[in-house]
Amino acid sequence: MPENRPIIIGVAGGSGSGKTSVTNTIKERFKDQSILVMEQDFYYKDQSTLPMEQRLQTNYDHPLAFDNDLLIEHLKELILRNPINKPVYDYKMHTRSDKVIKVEPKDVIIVEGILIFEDPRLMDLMDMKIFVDTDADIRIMRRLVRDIKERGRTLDSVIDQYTKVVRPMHLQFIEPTKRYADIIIPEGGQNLVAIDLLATKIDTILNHK
Ligand SMILES: Nc1ncnc2c1ncn2[C@@H]1O[C@H](COP(=O)(O)OP(=O)(O)O)[C@@H](O)[C@H]1O
Ligand SMILES: Nc1ccn([C@@H]2O[C@H](COP(=O)(O)O)[C@@H](O)[C@H]2O)c(=O)n1
Repeated sequence: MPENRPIIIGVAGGSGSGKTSVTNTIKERFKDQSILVMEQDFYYKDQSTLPMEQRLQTNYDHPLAFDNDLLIEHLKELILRNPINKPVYDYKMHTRSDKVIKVEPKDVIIVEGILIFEDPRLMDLMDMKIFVDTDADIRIMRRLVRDIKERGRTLDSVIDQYTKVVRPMHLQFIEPTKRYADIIIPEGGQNLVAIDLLATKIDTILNHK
């Protein structure tokens, strides 16, 4: 590994827990300069060859929905300070878009996603593991609003998916990974004390490189 290896921070937690909000708040504090965010969602398996009816049947909360091999390959390139072509995910089409974004390595890489602590190969790459822990009632309310506004869903479809898939998969696969976290942040984005502590830690790491 190179001496100036980037620091990798994992931010896990259930859907709607506030992972993206925590990550974005931290990123803004550092004015984007030294932090690169790698969203596990962008590494859902490519489904462009499947018809839409089939894409709608996919279980997006199961570990097998993700192409972690590609995510790991990209993280290893970033660790070597090489640029990567990051996929772009389209939640409305339920697949990767045909675009990729070329991203340059940065000193701090935040890997964010529901199931990043489920794969030991991913965890092995992380220097710090954070779990955003938010009650289920709050998570579903946030997800309802977000999915209808931003992900092209209906009220009925969000409730149906949550009841049949998101909730059982959360209990089976996501909640148990909380035990791997170094830090558990209750309530996510509004927890300014936790965000301040994390930002201070990152600042210390960056200034001692
Ligand atoms: N503390 C909060 N208070 C109110 N809304 C929030 C809070 N944290 C997140 N949200 C909103 O809830 C939704 C889900 O949050 P997000 O950060 O995307 O969660 P995740 O990435 O864990 O799915 C978003 O629309 C976000 O703006
Ligand atoms: N085509 C897709 C892909 C993913 N989802 C849901 O997204 C959730 C993970 O994203 P968060 O930002 O909420 O952490 C996950 O629970 C999937 O159910 C989807 O609905 N459709």
